Amino acid sequence: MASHFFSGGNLETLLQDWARAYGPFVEWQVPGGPPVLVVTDPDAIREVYEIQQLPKSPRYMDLLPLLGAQSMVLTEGAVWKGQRDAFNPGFASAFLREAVPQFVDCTQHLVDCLEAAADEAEAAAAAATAEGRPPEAAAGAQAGVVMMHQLAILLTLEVILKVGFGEEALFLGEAGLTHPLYAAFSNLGRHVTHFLDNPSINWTKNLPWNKAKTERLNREYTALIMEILHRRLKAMGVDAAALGGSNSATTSTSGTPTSSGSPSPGGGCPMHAAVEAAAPAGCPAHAGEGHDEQRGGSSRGASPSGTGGGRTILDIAVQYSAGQGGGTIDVGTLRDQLMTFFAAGHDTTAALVAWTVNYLCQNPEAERKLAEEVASVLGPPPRADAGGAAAAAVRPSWQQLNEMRYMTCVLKETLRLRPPVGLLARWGPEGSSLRGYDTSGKVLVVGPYLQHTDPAAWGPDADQWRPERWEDPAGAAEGVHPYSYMPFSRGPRDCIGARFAMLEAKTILAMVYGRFKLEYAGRGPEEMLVSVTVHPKGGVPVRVTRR
Ligand code: HEM
Repeated sequence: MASHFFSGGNLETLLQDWARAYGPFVEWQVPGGPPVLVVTDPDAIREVYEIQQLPKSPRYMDLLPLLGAQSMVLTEGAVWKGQRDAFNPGFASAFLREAVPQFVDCTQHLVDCLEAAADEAEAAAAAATAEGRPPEAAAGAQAGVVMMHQLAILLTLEVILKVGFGEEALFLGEAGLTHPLYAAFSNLGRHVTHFLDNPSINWTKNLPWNKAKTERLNREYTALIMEILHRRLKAMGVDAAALGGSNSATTSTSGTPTSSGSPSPGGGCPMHAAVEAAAPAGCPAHAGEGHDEQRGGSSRGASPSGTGGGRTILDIAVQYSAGQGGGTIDVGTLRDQLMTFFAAGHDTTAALVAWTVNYLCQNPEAERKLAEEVASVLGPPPRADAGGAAAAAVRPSWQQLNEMRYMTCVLKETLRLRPPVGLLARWGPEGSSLRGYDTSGKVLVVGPYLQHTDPAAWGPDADQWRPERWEDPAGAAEGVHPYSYMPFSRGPRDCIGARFAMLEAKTILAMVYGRFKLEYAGRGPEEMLVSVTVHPKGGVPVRVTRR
């Protein structure tokens, strides 16, 4: 097993090898931890998710400091159901349609960064020509190169803050990485994932100095989240005290969330949970440049109505609660969902965008097809006028994004081969069993990555990125078992943000590929870096030019 990791493998590929070698049920005794059952039979997975509805693995509790004790990722039973009911309307199409202008406003910040990079690339090429060198000589340098994954992380954070909570924060561009909220979140995330990613030292998280650090970082981060929450509630004219519950600027960093039927914390499952935290440090815009000076970020609350802000997911949940006679969600519950959406709502989508850009760089024909589709729906790329005035902004609408069918195929295919959440884990309560296997006290591991790369489901080209498989009505993709394709999981505890994520990714791709060409500028190929989510290890450096 160790040799697998030393030769560049990761847990996802190790389990993939085992499933192919040993079949759909693989038992594994992890040293020092509970036994693990890796399940790849789609019907058995359906049973786990829809019929038995097993609770989440105790290992998810490692994320508690980052998500909050009342996070809907962690709660179970009736408490979870109440939370999900309150927040579902904020993730439904009816609201997302209304939120498209906010997705577009944020994505314009990314477009501005890419414009600056394209200027830089053009200036370098012009200088090379003036010096009698071929323009391609500039290509060897870092001019016009941006780290796509990092930019996507910053953008998706902006989007969830704005659409989720009405907060306008500029993480991209000049404000960047020193924004207090970004810094507090990253510090806590790095600390928490350090233990999560290293099963052999996981137990050290409970040493007094590590616990004290977790509590301090949690306090700093939660205080900022509470400020956002109070700002928004005030803008809505809602009295926080009247909502009841914990009004505290801290959330418990240990213990069990309120639940019914939740497993007790503990155990040592080496699996990954559903959300990612820390973003790697680095310049938000330019690869290879040292922009490490301190820059203060800016942040302000948006108005609760009107084009400056519009309704938010938070508003809708509070209104839902009021409609139920009030009292279904208190301040502590709201605070922990804010923390949850902030964490779960960005890194997954950022990984999707970054992997998609990576695949498009490697597949020029698909990139051409995508750019043509964008141009056919939005019109040709806008140009700066002769006087040098900037090109007009392009603002895709809900309707136009829906028309981009090939783009949907591209995203689905990326989610197939690089599902941002590669492995999920459930817990078998005492007395439970599955297809003749005793599952009591075991962690059941289910892997979107394992399901999506199985040649038995996807055919001999299962390992190839081929968006066309989703286009062809007779193609393999349409006939597959639902549990052979589950990037957002399935069943009642599937991803609440699936539509949000797809809409966000489509907005980004439409605005980027409608205007720019991106050419891979790294050493490649991008390897999978498995933390809580599956990242492109090299960060997808791309050189930006205009179409
Ligand atoms: C490409 C982007 C995304 C992917 C691939 C993804 C994937 C997933 C998966 C696989 C789960 C199930 C986890 C498990 O059962 O262990 C999940 C749950 C969840 N996701 Fe996402 N997610 C994405 C984006 C988002 C966004 C944008 C949000 C919120 C803004 C979000 C919020 C959540 C929440 C709250 C849960 C827990 C739901 C529950 O237990 O009821 N996700 N996600």
